[in-house]
Amino acid sequence: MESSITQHRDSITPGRPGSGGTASGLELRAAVVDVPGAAPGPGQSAGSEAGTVRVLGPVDLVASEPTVAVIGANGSGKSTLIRLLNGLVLPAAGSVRVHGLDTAAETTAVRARTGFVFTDPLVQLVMPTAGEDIELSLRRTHRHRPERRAAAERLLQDHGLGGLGHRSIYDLSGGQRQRLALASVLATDPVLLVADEPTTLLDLEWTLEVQELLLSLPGSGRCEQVVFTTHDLDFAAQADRCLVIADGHIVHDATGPEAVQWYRTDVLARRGRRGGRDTGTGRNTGTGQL
Ligand SMILES: Nc1ncnc2c1ncn2[C@@H]1O[C@H](COP(=O)(O)OP(=O)(O)OP(=O)(O)O)[C@@H](O)[C@H]1O
Repeated sequence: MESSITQHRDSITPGRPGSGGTASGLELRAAVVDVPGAAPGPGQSAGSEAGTVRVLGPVDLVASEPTVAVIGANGSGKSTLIRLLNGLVLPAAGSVRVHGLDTAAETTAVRARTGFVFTDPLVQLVMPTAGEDIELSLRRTHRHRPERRAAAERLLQDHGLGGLGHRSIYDLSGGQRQRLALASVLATDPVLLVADEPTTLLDLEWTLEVQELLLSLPGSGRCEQVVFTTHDLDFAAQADRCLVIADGHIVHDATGPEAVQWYRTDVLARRGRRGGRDTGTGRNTGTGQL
């Protein structure tokens, strides 16, 4: 019998299955997300049922690009949108299909193909030590323990965690934990990788390393598609496609460089209308986070 820990890992990370979901890419049709709430906040509307608030949608989107970035203000709906992609959040109306599978009707199969990296690594690291956590992800592909141990050690090395296999996940630094979380999800060999702000805790060198890895995964055949949210506009600009979210809607949809330019211009224009103190000084108009 599988432990509850194993079941938890299965609910958020995949083992690549042999069947189902032949179509590629994402397909959202009039998808909306409603959450419990008495009164809509600024920019929100009432949900379809009494006592609910609409935090996303309707969203219509078909995306088969290898890398898709999602950007926008705090609370705009980025995490909610990507949580639709592995059935962590189900649409209150409309539909979400991931690589041919309906997230509501075929949730287990969707999760079996979709690796989800959370912003907070402790949400998904379920084993006591770094090595055990990776080994848990490898158990389907590496049946024998010695072989699984060796593969886990190689993965730890690849992610700059060599020699830390025996360390408690609570004794790792924030950045080390974030790298471990990504390594553990990649170890499950996902078809679709979804990452929610995957570099927020990383230093510059590891930020660049992880960004390069994520952007290159589809090209190297390690997964078919990578979808990520980020506040790092340099990162978003490198994606094949970039969605700008505001108040629960996709307000701009273009290539990475075009969408990032649009977003910068939009934010600066709104700050200008509000009399933002940096507008026009040349500060906060260039690269990086905004
Ligand atoms: N389960 C929930 N219950 C109540 N409100 C929710 C729930 N989930 C999301 N929200 C609200 O929906 C809105 C969008 O949240 P979401 O986490 O998607 O934003 P985000 O764009 O990822 O923000 P950030 O950049 O700050 O991470 C927020 O106002 C949030 O408070």
